[in-house]
Amino acid sequence: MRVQLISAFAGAREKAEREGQPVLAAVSVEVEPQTPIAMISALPGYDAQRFFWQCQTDVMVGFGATQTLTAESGQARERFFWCEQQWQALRARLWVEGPCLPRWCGGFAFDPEATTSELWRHFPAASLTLPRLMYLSQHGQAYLMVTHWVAADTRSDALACQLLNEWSQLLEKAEVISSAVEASTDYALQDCLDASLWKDQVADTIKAIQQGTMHKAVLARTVVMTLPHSVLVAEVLQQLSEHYPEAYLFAFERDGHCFLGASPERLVRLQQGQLETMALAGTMARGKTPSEDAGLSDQLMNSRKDRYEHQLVVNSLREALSPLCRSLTIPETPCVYRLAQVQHLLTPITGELSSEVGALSLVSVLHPTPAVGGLPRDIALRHIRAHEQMDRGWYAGPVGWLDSDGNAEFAVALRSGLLRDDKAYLFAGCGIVADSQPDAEYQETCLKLKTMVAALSA
Ligand SMILES: C=C(O[C@H]1C=CC=C(C(=O)O)[C@@H]1O)C(=O)O
Repeated sequence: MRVQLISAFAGAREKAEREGQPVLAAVSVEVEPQTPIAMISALPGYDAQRFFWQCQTDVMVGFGATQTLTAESGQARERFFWCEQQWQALRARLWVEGPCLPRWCGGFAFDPEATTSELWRHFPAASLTLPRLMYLSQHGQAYLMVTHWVAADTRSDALACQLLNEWSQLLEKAEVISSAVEASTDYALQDCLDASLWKDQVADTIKAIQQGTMHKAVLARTVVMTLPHSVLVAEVLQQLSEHYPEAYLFAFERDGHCFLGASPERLVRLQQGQLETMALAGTMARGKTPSEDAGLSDQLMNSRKDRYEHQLVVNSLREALSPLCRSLTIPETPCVYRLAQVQHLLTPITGELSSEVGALSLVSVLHPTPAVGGLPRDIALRHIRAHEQMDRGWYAGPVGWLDSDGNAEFAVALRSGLLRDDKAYLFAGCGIVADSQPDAEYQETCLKLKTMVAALSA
């Protein structure tokens, strides 16, 4: 491994010499498979940034930040183009060796035009980071990816030793997290906005929809969970991974604040021009017995309100994607997607991108879908800004990764929370349409919040 790194850095140094400027070396090597959640338990606070991502195809655990594509604030669409420009500029300066491509990992705020609060100070409008060390597991193979700026005078052997040293320390300190046997009740939960006031907002939104201002708006709320001790990110991820094996598990830690969750919703997966996305909207509780569960699924499939709420998302995705795709496959009827706490209507969507549309441009076209914003988008966003009384930050924004070839995967950051010491700020929302009922919508957010409450209290 040491020899491979030294030789790769030597190659990068030659390029730096030729070009008269430092190059961004990204070197991957095959390693022994590790327990990813155990790795995140090692070196808390490493270089102020840690990152975790797990989905059905791959797992990534990142430490530190060699380079970040960022936008502090700005217009909703602009920040994606800013990041895309920075990404293009950095591509020209890359030196890639090994079987994997470097990945920028991070996320975007839900709405950079909304008022922001201190709560999200470490999570800007856009931030995609190239980790200094990253463990990547894909199709049963495990890799270490290291990235570093290399100049004409960089000593390849010293750099390789330093990075390998950091990797060994990580492995030494990784601790396998055991599952909790019993859930604790030793916590306090508090609505940030009184339940009756939130329901009033929902009622106002229903009225605005009935008056024809818009078709749908998603309203969210925040609860604060106070625990008897500081929360350990690895323990929460362990719980989420046991109960939501099919979800996107994500964690972004910045200066001790960690945004994490288990989202059921894919925003986009892009692999060599093949696109996969989904419409996910319409929610029902899970039953306590198989027959009650099946009854609730039928109820969901036959609910006019939920089918309409769902169809608005399908229509909007079709409209957004049709001009960009050579082919687009959208099933006529949704299916029911069951999660531990709730079940949703889901329509999987696949397509082939027709032109040179970059992954971030695609994200900018899709986000926010009416599953988290509303319809028409701009009117719904204005309504949310004026009525919601919370700072969504990265909640309901795109989170994921983008590689140097433009392949990418982004989820919508739902079923999530922001951890700060002994407090967890948890978020959930629901789609409001003309037939919605404030009490039922409140109950639906309670069910969605249970994802994180259960993981934190285990
Ligand atoms: C906005 C959320 O869920 C969205 C995704 C699935 C179902 C939803 C619904 O039925 O309202 C929401 O559109 C959330 O979990 O906070």
